[in-house]
Amino acid sequence: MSVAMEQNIGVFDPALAGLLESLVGSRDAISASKEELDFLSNLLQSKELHALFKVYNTIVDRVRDDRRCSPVLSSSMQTTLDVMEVILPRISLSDTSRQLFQLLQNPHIQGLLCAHDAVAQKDYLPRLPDIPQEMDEDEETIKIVQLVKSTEPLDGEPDSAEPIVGATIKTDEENGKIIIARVMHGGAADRSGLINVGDEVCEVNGINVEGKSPADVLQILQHSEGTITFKLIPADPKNGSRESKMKVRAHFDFNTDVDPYIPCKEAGLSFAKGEVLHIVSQDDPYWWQARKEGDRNMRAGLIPSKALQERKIIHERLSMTDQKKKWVMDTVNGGCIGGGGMTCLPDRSLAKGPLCGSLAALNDLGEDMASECSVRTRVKKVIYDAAESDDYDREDIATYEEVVKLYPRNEFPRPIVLVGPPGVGRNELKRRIMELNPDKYHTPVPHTSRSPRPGEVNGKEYNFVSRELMEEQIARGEFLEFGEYKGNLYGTSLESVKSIIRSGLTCIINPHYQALKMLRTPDIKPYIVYIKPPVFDILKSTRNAAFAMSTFDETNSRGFTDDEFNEILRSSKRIEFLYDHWFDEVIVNDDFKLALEQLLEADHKLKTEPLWAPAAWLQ
Ligand SMILES: Nc1ncnc2c1ncn2[C@@H]1O[C@H](COP(=O)(O)OP(=O)(O)OP(=O)(O)O)[C@@H](O)[C@H]1O
Repeated sequence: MSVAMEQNIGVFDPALAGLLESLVGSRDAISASKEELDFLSNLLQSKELHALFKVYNTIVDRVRDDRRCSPVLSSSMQTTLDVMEVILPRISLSDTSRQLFQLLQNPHIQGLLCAHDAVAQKDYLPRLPDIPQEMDEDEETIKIVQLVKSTEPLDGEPDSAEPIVGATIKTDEENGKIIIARVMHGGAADRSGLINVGDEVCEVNGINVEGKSPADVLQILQHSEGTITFKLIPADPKNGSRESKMKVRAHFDFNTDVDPYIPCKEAGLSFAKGEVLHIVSQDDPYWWQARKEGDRNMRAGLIPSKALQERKIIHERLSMTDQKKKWVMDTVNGGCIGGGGMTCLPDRSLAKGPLCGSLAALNDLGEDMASECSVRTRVKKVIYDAAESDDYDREDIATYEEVVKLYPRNEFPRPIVLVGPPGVGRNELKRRIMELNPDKYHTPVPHTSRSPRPGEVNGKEYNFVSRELMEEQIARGEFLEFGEYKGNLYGTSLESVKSIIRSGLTCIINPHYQALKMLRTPDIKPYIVYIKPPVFDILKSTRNAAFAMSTFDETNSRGFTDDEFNEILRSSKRIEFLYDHWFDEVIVNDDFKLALEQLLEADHKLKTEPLWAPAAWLQ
């Protein structure tokens, strides 16, 4: 041992010291240059290397002591989310719950918990490539899998083994062998972890299946009792798939009993429009596997993939009878036949374009009712020249939309957007909810290019701007809705909505439904409430009983006519056809008091519960 090292006993690592000693002892026997040996000798004596070794040895010692280092929990983030879900309904009742919720919601705390989980799950270890398997080309591995036969009745498709073992089989087109076509997530085969897509079936219960058809194999399965033993040649393990975490909201109904294309009815999963589905596998381009969100049944079912559903819709549209085609076109175009081109929307709708929100504001502010109505009529051309092409908004055929749970953020409340057919009562609902809670709900102040009248204050009645500026802003797409009246522009800007959101107040607006596309963005995250009219008789009786004033009438001085009630209903069908996949809530406005209560409840839910929203909003 060198003199320096002897003086530093306790600092130097004994193993390194031993190495140095043997280097000194065998210097002459090593075929290396003097410089190299000196370098190594200096390195082995350096304090830094010894200090590093000390750190390393300390870590190794601690890691060895399992009791001290093993984590109590490796899913603390998930537990936190679960806790948040449990306490969420109580945060308005208890201050302690609210404080805890806010603490757990803090991004730094959540970041810390995620880091903890990553360490606990040893997620930081390098991912090493698989060790290459050196296999004899001629030697095939066989696996023998035993499953308990399900007691479910068997009336599946001839090529299906699904009701028995949670898998389907098919004949390999290339070599004619029987292979596993699909393994249903959560079924017996999947739970065993031993049967994979592509495995070749050699024997079932000792019977060689070579040359047999899927129907023959199914017969063997049908006649077997208790356990079923498969002899399988494993597929290439690289083909294995991992469970996806994607959740989607369905924009169409699917009924496995009547679907003509599903390969195995028993394996299908029926669902209704609006339901949230957890997609567990997208391996098959046509048939995904999914579970219903919140469904405790672990077994997944087949649903049409996005691509397949799109094809089905296109096919249905192409093969639609003339009668049906006419219905859809009538619905899309508002029932006005023969108008064609730019004027295919019905007159009433034309009279109520995207300006209606600002017109409502005019109304609220006591502007002369007659001139408000004439604004509506006059602005129709401007509005639809610009916006009509947006009306048929289903260029992307609505199939599924990826969704995530959005937690309420009190500092940025989501705005409430009331949509519905003109005349249904959106303005009245907005007015009443703001009257009840003036400190909570706000609606944007509209912009105008006209000069202020005596007594009008900029930013109160209107935001007064120059025509040039407003035209520029309109051209840049900064206005949600706009129109022209008596040579002046009026409109509601997107920024006015955003500034209410930033202020922590709840923004409530009732724009024309064509504004939805502009509003449904990650910046705004609107909560869309559809105000639906009741059936004709109830619509008529409730409005007449309340002496409701027709919004179709220029002077707003008479009740609704039967034609106008029918127009409200026709218009509602059109909006539902085009946009119902975007509605977060539907309120039927029959009894006004009840409709208002439902709106208040919806807002309470919005403020206190995590709700499904487009995943794109969080990306
Ligand atoms: N549930 C109801 N029962 C009776 N009357 C109602 C009901 N809802 C609304 N009304 C009345 O119907 C009339 C039209 O309502 P409102 O002006 O709110 O319609 P709107 O949807 O805002 O239409 P527009 O966009 O044309 O202004 C008003 O007189 C309103 O008081």
